[in-house]
Amino acid sequence: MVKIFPSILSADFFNLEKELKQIQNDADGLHMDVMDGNFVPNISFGNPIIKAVRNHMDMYFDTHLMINNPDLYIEEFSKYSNSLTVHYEATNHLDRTINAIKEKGLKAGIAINPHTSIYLLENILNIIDSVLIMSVNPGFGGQSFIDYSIDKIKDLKVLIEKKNLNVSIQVDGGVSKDNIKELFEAGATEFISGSAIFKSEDPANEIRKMKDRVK
Ligand SMILES: O=C(CO)[C@@H](O)[C@H](O)COP(=O)(O)O
Ligand SMILES: [Co+2]
Repeated sequence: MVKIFPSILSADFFNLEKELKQIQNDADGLHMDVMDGNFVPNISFGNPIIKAVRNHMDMYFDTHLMINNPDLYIEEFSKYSNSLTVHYEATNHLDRTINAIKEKGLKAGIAINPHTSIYLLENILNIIDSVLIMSVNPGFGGQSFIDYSIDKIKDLKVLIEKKNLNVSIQVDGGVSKDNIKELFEAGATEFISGSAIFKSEDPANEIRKMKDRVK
């Protein structure tokens, strides 16, 4: 089943309530981009925003931690999210990080930067719930999709099937109705999209159009 997770990074923060209420019936969850100005060259928002949204929106929350040393913050971020996605490149002890997320009862996802090989995840695929293929260099919304990400999705799907695992393939960055079909055919089933949804005239309809393309 295909899922669409709008990234709130591209929403109008002054009108966040209106922005999120208009997509809540069509989106399958919300994607929260947390950036620390260290792992990535940008600072976004932290747990107070996620908490505030959580108090008013009954949706699935996937928090994408673009922060160094995520282990230090798992306890805090686990309070208001359903899944935490940490970067392979941001921690030296990924197995420990994954276990810490799962001990909190959350789903655990690993994100990899465009240059990072999917094969580096080979030994931990059986203990995670999802792999997030970054199809832009993390740090900003509204960037162009990096084409070689499609081959990474295909290779990852082969690897997951070879191991007979139930790991979702997510893709994040430059995703829109124009490329979703190709990404789906490559093997992704969970799509994170920010600017294509929130910068459109009718965000809910944009999500429906994306889903129509992969029916
Ligand atoms: O994690 C990130 C960027 O670092 C993403 O989640 C973006 O927020 C997606 O935005 P678009 O590329 O769809 O505009
Ligand atoms: Co993201």
